[in-house]
Amino acid sequence: MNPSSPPRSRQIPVIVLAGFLGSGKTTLLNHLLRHRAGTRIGVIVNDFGAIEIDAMTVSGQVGSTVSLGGGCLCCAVDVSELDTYLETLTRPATRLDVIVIEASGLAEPQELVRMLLASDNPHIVYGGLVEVVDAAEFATTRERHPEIDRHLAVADLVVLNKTDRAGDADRLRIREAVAATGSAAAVIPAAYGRIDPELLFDPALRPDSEEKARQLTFEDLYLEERAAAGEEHGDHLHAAYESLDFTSDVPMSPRRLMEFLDSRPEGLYRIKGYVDFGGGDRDNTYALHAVGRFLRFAPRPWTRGEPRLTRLVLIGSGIDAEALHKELADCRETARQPGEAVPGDRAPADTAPDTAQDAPHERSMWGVLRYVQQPGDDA
Ligand SMILES: Nc1nc2c(ncn2[C@@H]2O[C@H](COP(=O)(O)OP(=O)(O)OP(=O)(O)O)[C@@H](O)[C@H]2O)c(=O)[nH]1
Repeated sequence: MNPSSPPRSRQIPVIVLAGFLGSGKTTLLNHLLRHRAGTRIGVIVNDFGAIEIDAMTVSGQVGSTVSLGGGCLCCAVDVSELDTYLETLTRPATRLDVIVIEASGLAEPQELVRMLLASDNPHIVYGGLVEVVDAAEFATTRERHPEIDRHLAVADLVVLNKTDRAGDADRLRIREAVAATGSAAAVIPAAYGRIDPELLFDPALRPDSEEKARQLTFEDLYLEERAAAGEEHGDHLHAAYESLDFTSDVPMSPRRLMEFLDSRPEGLYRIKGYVDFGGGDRDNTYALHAVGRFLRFAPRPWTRGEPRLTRLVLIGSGIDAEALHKELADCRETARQPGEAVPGDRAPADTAPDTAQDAPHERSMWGVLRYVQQPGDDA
């Protein structure tokens, strides 16, 4: 296995995309489909109407499932059929990396979230709730639909869309309203749903051979076309964000890492990667996925010979990358001393700490285990 590519989790994250009528959910979804950098996305919508299916090279349609170019799949379903469609989308042959469910404009997103958390489909894991808000119409929407406060309170990430039509005062008001709901969700401003897809899911990591054999997708053509026209290029999406990489061959202290995660700064929208908790759990590596305030760990057994590393990518805006890097370095187990690897190093594997340290580690894993989703867990 290529040591530079982290192993893929077996469970497919399912993200719920909610927002009131006309807030820009479909626009955002189309944006994700266009800028997905090889990621295979399954989409569940109420109807195909607004998805740019025509442009995505439909390669097949079976019932209400449409295959899109580049391996994406799209289903139009009634919520009552959700389980059936999730089952279809999670069959091994689909090889999807992420599933996005667009909640219809009127649906209560909490219901969907509850269904996902209660689902006994072992191939999925709830990936967070994204609430799209129309920044220009926020006050009016809230008057008509006071339940928006409830949605904001449970959201993990709020996309403040249509900022091209809203002034600074509007934006401030919405941020205050979000905070007043008691929500700790990260608020990301956007125009036409153009957020960095990496805020929601990881770019696909595929064997090189597969990547080379890959056919030219609609997305490639689209990007070429836009680049030729001198328009937006995918890279520009990253301009508004800063990111930092952290790698360590020294195991992380569960207690310290949880302290770091519990107090993560507001502008830190996304954290993803894999954590080695050393003696806390020698058998498993923990995939970490955080979107806004949402946090989840997914343990997976180490494979034979796999380097025992922690690798994290943090994405945010207005973050102090250097300070965060140092904070993460301070979360490493201190049992190890001289020759302590500098984060970023790729050092040899198997760096388990002293056995004497195991008991306290195991106890402190409780903080981590709170964020491991078990099938059938409820909201
Ligand atoms: N000015 C402006 N218009 C936007 C923006 N995002 C979306 N729109 C427009 O707003 C309208 C509604 O966008 P959709 O993406 O269809 O909204 P939706 O939330 O999917 O709507 P429903 O499916 O009806 O719930 C469309 O005409 C979009 O082109 C934006 O950031 N700025």
